[in-house]
Amino acid sequence: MSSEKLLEIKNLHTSFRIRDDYYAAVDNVSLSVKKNEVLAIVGESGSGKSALAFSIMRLHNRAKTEGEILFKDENVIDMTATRLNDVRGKDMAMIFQDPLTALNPLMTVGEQIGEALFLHDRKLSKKVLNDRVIDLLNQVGIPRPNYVVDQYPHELSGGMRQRVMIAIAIANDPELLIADEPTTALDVTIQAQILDLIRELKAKMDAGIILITHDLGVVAEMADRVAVMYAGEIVEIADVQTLFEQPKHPYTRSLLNSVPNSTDTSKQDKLHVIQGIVPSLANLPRTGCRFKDRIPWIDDSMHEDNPELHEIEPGHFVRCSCYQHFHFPEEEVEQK
Ligand SMILES: Nc1ncnc2c1ncn2[C@@H]1O[C@H](COP(=O)(O)OP(=O)(O)OP(=O)(O)O)[C@@H](O)[C@H]1O
Repeated sequence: MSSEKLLEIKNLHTSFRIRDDYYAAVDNVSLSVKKNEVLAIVGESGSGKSALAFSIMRLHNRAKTEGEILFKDENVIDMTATRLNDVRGKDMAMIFQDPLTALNPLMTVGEQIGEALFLHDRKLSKKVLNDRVIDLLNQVGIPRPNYVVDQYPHELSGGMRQRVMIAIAIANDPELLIADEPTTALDVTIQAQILDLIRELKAKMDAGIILITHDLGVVAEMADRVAVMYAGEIVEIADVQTLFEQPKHPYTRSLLNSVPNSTDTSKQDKLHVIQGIVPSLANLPRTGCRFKDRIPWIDDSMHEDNPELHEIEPGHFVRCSCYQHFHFPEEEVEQK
């Protein structure tokens, strides 16, 4: 039902200028996010996840963005700067990968959270503002908020800084929250705490969340649906259970295969990691299956010339027909 859709992206292209030409880092991406849903976007470094997130927030200054990014039926791409400033940080907000670069080193924690609140409600009195800041610090589990409020980012641990950034992101109860690798910079214990916090906030806020990560463990724990990106394109999209139990695209299968599975040791014996990396933007193949070069043992004729996303089950989309013929090299050996 379209009214349920908080965000609907249609045929989005985000291109960067390299030398004399534009190259699409996000290439014809369509997806949607509903209220109270976590959509995970996974893919290895360079696949276009951050470019997609930054496009939704319109944070790319010099990129060329084409297509539609409908946030509650309003196209973000067409918004004026004033409208964008209204929406950004209020209706949609982002948690960045690295809090140290996202936070202002010259402002205290309290000033930064206060600013996020004040920008969208200039009538707030100092007293109310202070109370709200303390309340937010409590919500994100920061101990001794009355003390931390006057500290600067460099005085806090990485986990605490990430909590401050989350406090800023949720300050105005956004309806859409984009978390770009929110735990990458943190150690494992703190990672788990931050994920618990995001989960708690999701339940409380009724927001839609886009969670960008390359960590499939995080996906399994947090996501309702998953979009797998490779070289700027979505190659597979499905609900989380389907994606883990019936992955189809060779890239998805390769990603899943690269994670040791402690409950299924039979799979571990066959662990195969597909070699190579996502090609750089200017060197991406622009026709045919972009994953073709990384699975050379699959015959060229198995790929489509212009790979489309096929809906193979309701809500489960896979790009290129090569998935029907794909096997890992080890499996071939076994069949012989
Ligand atoms: N401002 C830019 N100018 C030129 N190329 C860019 C720019 N930003 C990103 N790219 C290129 O676009 C492609 C996608 O990058 P992006 O950062 O979106 O990938 P990612 O999947 O988020 O990777 P990571 O997990 O490392 O953040 C890469 O080839 C990258 O080099």
